[in-house]
Amino acid sequence: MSATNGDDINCTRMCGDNTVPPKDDLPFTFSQEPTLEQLRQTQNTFSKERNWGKFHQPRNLLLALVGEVGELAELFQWRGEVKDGLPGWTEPEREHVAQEMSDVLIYLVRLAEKCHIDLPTAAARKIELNRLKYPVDKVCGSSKKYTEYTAD
Ligand SMILES: Nc1ccn([C@H]2C[C@H](O)[C@@H](COP(=O)(O)OP(=O)(O)OP(=O)(O)O)O2)c(=O)n1
Repeated sequence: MSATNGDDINCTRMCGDNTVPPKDDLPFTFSQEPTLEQLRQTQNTFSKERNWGKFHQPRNLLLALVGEVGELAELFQWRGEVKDGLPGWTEPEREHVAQEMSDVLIYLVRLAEKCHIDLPTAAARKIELNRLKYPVDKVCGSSKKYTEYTAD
């Protein structure tokens, strides 16, 4: 877990983990819009206009998604550990990261649409499941996999 956002402060309060975020670090937030549903619609229109629906089958989309994850990984390759906020990265480098992350998200949203998975609802539900699987009082400050706690 990184030490620079509000979630860490919560964790510190709830379980006494002494990983304290730097005081001058402002929490980072996303814009409220576009929502995932808006992105789904926009990408759907983009695809219809080009008659690309025939290419956007689940397996093709999954391969495209993995390719874009590779392109994103390439930007971090050989740089060693990278700090929150990408300090020292140039604007063109940051823009490149933003574009590759966007490609990953766009293909994931399109894949979810094609699989009829309501992605925002599924993701929120998964975080709830993760909460149950990783109770704060048991795991705070530890990165162990849940299977390592079952014997406790
Ligand atoms: N059949 C396709 C091709 C592209 N795209 C859209 C989704 C991605 O956001 C982006 C991917 O475009 P490119 O394949 O040109 O890949 P990059 O934008 O990553 O370009 P490059 O590979 O030169 O970095 O375009 C799409 O929806 N369907």
